Amino acid sequence: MTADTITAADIRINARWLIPIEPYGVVLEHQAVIIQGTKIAAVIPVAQADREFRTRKTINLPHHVVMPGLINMHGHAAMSLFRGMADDLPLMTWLNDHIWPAEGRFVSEQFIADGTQLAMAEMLRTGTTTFSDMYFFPEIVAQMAHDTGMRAQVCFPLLDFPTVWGSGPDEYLSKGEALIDEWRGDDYIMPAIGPHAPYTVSDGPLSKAIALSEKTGARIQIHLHETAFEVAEATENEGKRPIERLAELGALSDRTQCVHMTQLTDSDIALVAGTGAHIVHCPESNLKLASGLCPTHKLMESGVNLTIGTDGAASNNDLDLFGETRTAAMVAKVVANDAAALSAHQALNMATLNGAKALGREHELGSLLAGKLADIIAIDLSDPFIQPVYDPASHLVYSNHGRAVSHSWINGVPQVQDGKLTRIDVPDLMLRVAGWAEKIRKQQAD
Ligand SMILES: CSC[C@H]1O[C@@H](n2cnc3c(O)ncnc32)[C@H](O)[C@@H]1O
Ligand SMILES: [Zn+2]
Repeated sequence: MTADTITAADIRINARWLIPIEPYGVVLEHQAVIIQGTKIAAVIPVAQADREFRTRKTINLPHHVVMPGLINMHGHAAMSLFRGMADDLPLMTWLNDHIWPAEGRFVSEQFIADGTQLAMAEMLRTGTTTFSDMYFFPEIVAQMAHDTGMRAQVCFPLLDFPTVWGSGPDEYLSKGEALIDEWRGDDYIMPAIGPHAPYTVSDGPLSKAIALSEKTGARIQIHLHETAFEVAEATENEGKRPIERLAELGALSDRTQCVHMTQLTDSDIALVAGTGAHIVHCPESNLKLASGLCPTHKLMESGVNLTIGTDGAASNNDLDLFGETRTAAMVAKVVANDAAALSAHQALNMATLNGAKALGREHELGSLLAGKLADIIAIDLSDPFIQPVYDPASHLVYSNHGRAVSHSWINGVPQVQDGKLTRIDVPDLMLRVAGWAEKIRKQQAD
């Protein structure tokens, strides 16, 4: 090998372990990830990297696992400002008596900016590089994520009734279409359509949402079959299950992401599988609101693409996607009555490549392959809580809880270095969060 065969690149990450996600189930040792610009140029053994690349910067991670950044497929970022405000309640009491009144009282453009930044800080610190959001003022969420350098699917809300963001479906849809136009083709921001749930969106607006998705290619994300009450009420009033209604309207396709799905018959599962719709499993929110649990083993057997999300911090109550993979793997075993259900590698796939598939970006995101975008995280396994190491994949899912994430890059840009955020001023953010907490506490007491 002569000097002129050496290639220049920007960053080299030397990893003790590497879980590329593709090929499935593989754990490699002593690998180098080479980043050039926004992309992964190579994933090769360290000795080969020594011979073939000269990089501007080398980061040695001798006790770390390196893997693709996590994709949190469902949440309401700014609800982080409501964390711990209304606990131990079932979904409809939580929403009707606590959350919706609080949203009416407090949600403003500044609330969204500060709450979204709080959520991004937590997600970045715990390994998420792409998140999906469904909340008010999506134009602010999109701008905040873009300015921070996080990837985000930003679903504009669609409901039958007025909210802080608009007077009703027509206004939501016209503002939403403008959002889709504004961000079309952006690398970071994926605008999408967020009909809230079958019980809050009637057929007319849903049909318009489907037409908008067909016209623009925007994804549709909807809370679906979250509780037994939702399904029973719809069946009694409409004579069909919500998923049947959505299928009849043409809402289910490979651009659709169904969130929760805790109440599923075998024919519901066959229906989803036949349309190519994706499922977002949010086990911690489902457990906390006592909604039920998604039958992940049956869905996987049917070939449905299963992704994972935290939901908002007001029902979880954190946005740690590693913690969510742990919960998903744990509860799957009980639901299936099978300790082999949802292995660590399957859980890691749900949190990475499967999310990329649901976003239609599996050719760019979700695994560490040369040519993909450089969304990469490192997890430090040297702490006592995660020692000794026999199988790093096991530790990431069963022992970790996100607190050991030490580094992350999005589009090749460092976002977390030695556990510290590079692009969010945390002390300043904490002052604004404290201001909101004081205001919310005071008005709640009045
Ligand atoms: C239309 S913006 C999103 C809307 O959804 C509410 N919300 C948060 N979590 C859930 C959930 O688990 N099921 C249903 N609705 C939920 C949130 O408070 C916003 O009002
Ligand atoms: Zn939700």
